[in-house]
Amino acid sequence: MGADLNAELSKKTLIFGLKVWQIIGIAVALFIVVILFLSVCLTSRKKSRKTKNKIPLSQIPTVSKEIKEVRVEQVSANEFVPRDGILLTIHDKSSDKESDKVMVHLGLGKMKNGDNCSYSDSFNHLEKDGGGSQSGEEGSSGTVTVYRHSSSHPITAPSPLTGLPEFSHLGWGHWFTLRDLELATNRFSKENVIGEGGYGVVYRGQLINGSPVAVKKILNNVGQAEKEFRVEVEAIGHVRHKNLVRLLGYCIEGTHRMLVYEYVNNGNLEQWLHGAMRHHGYLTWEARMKILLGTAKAVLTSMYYKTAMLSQVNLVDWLKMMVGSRRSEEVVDPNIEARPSTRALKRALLTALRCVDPDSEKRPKMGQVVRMLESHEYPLPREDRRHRRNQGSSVEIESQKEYSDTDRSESRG
Ligand SMILES: Nc1ncnc2c1ncn2[C@@H]1O[C@H](COP(=O)(O)OP(=O)(O)OP(=O)(O)O)[C@@H](O)[C@H]1O
Repeated sequence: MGADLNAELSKKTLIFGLKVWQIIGIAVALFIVVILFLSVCLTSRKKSRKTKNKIPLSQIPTVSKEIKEVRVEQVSANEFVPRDGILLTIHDKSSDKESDKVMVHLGLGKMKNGDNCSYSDSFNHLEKDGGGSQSGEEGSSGTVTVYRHSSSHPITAPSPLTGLPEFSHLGWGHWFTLRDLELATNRFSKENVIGEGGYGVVYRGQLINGSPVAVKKILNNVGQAEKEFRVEVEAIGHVRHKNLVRLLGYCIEGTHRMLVYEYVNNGNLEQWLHGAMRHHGYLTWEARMKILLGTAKAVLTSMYYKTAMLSQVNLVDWLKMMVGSRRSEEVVDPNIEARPSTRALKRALLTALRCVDPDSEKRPKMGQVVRMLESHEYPLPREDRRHRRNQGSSVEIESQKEYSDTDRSESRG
C-alpha cells in the first residue's frame, strides 16, 4: 500500500517534468502564502479604518470616569431589527408653517450583533383630512437613521410621556444624542444663537416634545471648558433651586460637549441692568435687592460645586473708587425712580465690598452674605457696633470697619 503510494507520488507529470509530490508541495506552499497575504491585508485595512475614525488624543477633552461616552454611528437600516412598538412620538415641526417635515422618534431596536440602538428621522409631513400629521412608511421620503450604542452602555428607553431619553445613568437629567440637539436647534443655525458666554455659544432649541431649551455648545479649545462641563454635569445637574436655571441634560459625543438648560425667555440680568430690556422698563431698587438676595441664596445652595470666575474687575475698581471718594449715592442707577434709603444703599454696598475683598480669607461666607442683606438692622449704627464689638465680634460687625470712611461721611451727612 505504502509502496504503491510512494510510486504514485514519484511519478513524473507533464508540468515541467515535476513529480506529483513536488506539485502537491508547491500547491500547499502557494495556498499558505495566499492565506498569509490576505490576513495581512485585512489586518492593515482594519487598522487604518480605526485610525481614521480616531480623533487625535490632544483634541479629546478628558471627561470624568462617571460620564460614559456613547459611540454613535450611522449604519444602514438593514443592519438593525426594530423592537415592538416602533412609533413612540411624533412631533409636528410644521406647526410654524415653515417646514413640511414631521420629526418621528421611532424608538428602540437591536443591531444584528446584539447592540442596542435607537432610530429616528424626519419624514415629509403628510397632509390628511385638514392637515393632521401621519406616520409610517407610506408616503415617507426620509431614510431611517439608526444610532448604534455600545453594548457596554445600553441606551435608556425614551419616556412614553415626553419622547425624550429617560434619566441618564448619572441619576438626573436626559442624555441627548448629537442628533437630538441638531434637530432641536435647526442644526445649530445662526438664527438660533441667543448668546455667548465664556465657555461657548448658546442656542435656542425645541425638543421633540415641544419644550423650548437653551443648548450650550461648549468650546473644546477653551482650557476651562471641560472643567465647566464636568462641574455642571456632575454637580449642578443635581441642584434644584428656583433661582437657578435648571439643567435638563447633556450630550457627549466625540469631541462634542453640550449642556441643555430650560429656556428662560425673560432676558438676562445684564440686559436688564444695561438697558437692552428698557422697553420693558427698569428694575426697581427692591427688585434689584431681591435678585441680589436670590442670587446669594442660589450660590449658597450650589456652593463650592461651582467656582465662579469673576469677570467684573473693572466694576469692582469703579465701585471702590466711588465709595472711597464718598460718592456712594452716585453708584445708584439713575433710571431707578424710587431711590433706596441711605441705610439700604449702605447695606448693599457694604455687603458688595466685603464680597470682593482682595484677601479671599476675609470674604464673608455666603450664609453671612444672606444675613447681611436680609437684616434691616445692618449696618449697625456706630455706637451699637462699638458696644457689640466689646461683647465679641462677628464678621458682619468687623466688616463695617472696611466701610468706615463712607460710613463716617454718611453719619456726618
Ligand atoms: N437657559 C437659558 N435661557 C435663555 N437664554 C440663555 C440661557 N442660558 C444662557 N442664555 C443666554 O446665553 C448667554 C450666554 O450664557 P452663558 O451661560 O454661556 O454665559 P454667561 O453666564 O453669560 O457668562 P459665563 O460664561 O462667563 O458664565 C446668556 O447671557 C443668555 O443671554
